[in-house]
Amino acid sequence: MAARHRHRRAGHAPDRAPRARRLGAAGPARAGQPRFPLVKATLEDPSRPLPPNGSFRSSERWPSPPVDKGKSQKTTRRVPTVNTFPGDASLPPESPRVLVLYRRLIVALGVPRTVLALTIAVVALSLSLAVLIRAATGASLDPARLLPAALIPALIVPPLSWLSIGLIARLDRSERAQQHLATHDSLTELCNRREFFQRMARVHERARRDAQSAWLLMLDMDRFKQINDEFGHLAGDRALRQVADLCRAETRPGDVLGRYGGDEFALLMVGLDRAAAGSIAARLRERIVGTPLHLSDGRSLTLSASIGLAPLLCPGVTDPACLRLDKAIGRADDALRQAKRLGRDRICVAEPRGCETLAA
Ligand SMILES: Nc1nc2c(ncn2[C@@H]2O[C@H](COP(=O)(O)OP(=O)(O)OP(=O)(O)O)[C@@H](O)[C@H]2O)c(=O)[nH]1
Repeated sequence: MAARHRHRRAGHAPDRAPRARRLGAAGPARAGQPRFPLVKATLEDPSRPLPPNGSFRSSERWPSPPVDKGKSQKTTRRVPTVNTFPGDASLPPESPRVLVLYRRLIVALGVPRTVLALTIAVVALSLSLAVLIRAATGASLDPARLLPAALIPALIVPPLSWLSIGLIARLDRSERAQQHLATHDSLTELCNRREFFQRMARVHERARRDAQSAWLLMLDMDRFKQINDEFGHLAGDRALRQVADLCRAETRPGDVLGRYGGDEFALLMVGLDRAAAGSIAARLRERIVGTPLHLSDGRSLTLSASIGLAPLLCPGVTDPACLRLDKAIGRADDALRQAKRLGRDRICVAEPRGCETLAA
């Protein structure tokens, strides 16, 4: 089948990483890690956090080569452009040293953070009060002694409490950021595969308990390798982000959406019948085809995707194949392969007796 990508403007070099200024032939090759070029990336918005290793995220903000120093803004940092595949390890953001020490203290003491913070505040308050009382009883009416003693709690307690509460807040933020990195795909910001499975199991259990129906949608972009090969991996990354955003727009509260694999996405939809699941899939397919991908050099491409749909829980259906999560994934995947075999850019639905084409 002919490629679906249409050039609106021809004669441009592919939109790929080497267009940005390279700092060296290759980045430091650590054991077990692929060698990738170190690229100097100029971030348009320096206030945005630098993406963790394992992401091309900043790439869309690279200025067109040659790097225009006049136009580029402030922050220029070296970003190792490493693998973009979901499930690969991302480094957590670096914690400030004081936070690391605080964390070690908490772990060593083995007490909850709030208890530690309160203890610090109470100890500081008690010490200060003790000083105050001693001063007051020693020379009860001597303002020359009383005043400096009263200043001590005022100077010590608030900063210590502020420090300890501030550290707790920073620790919480840092933990949330690490949690996000561990559960989300850094390119598309969707749930990564592991998180998708965990959420899906929870939602499946709840839907089963509440006798709700559920449908599983698997989507795979068509001829995606060709986009990478012809237009570069940065264009491929953009395409993935665009399709992820379109999938996100079709997700209702309670649904679970994740990046299942390289160019594959999965959506678990709860509380809807076959007709509703089919119309969501049809709308998604149409929007993917109808939303051109604009490249930074002015060209645009038409994307398409194949979709497999499978029932997971249907009221009245007792077939175990329609109740078990792993079976439903297998059936949705079979329907997806069927859609590919039939020519791509279409939806196939897994029925108990095989697959049926819903829309193309
Ligand atoms: N740019 C980019 N490419 C990726 C990423 N993850 C996987 N890929 C590429 O995605 C391509 C997946 O291709 P396939 O799904 O096997 O095949 P396809 O070209 O889409 O063809 P069909 O699925 O048969 O239509 C491979 O070339 C991977 O290298 C990513 O995060 N970014």
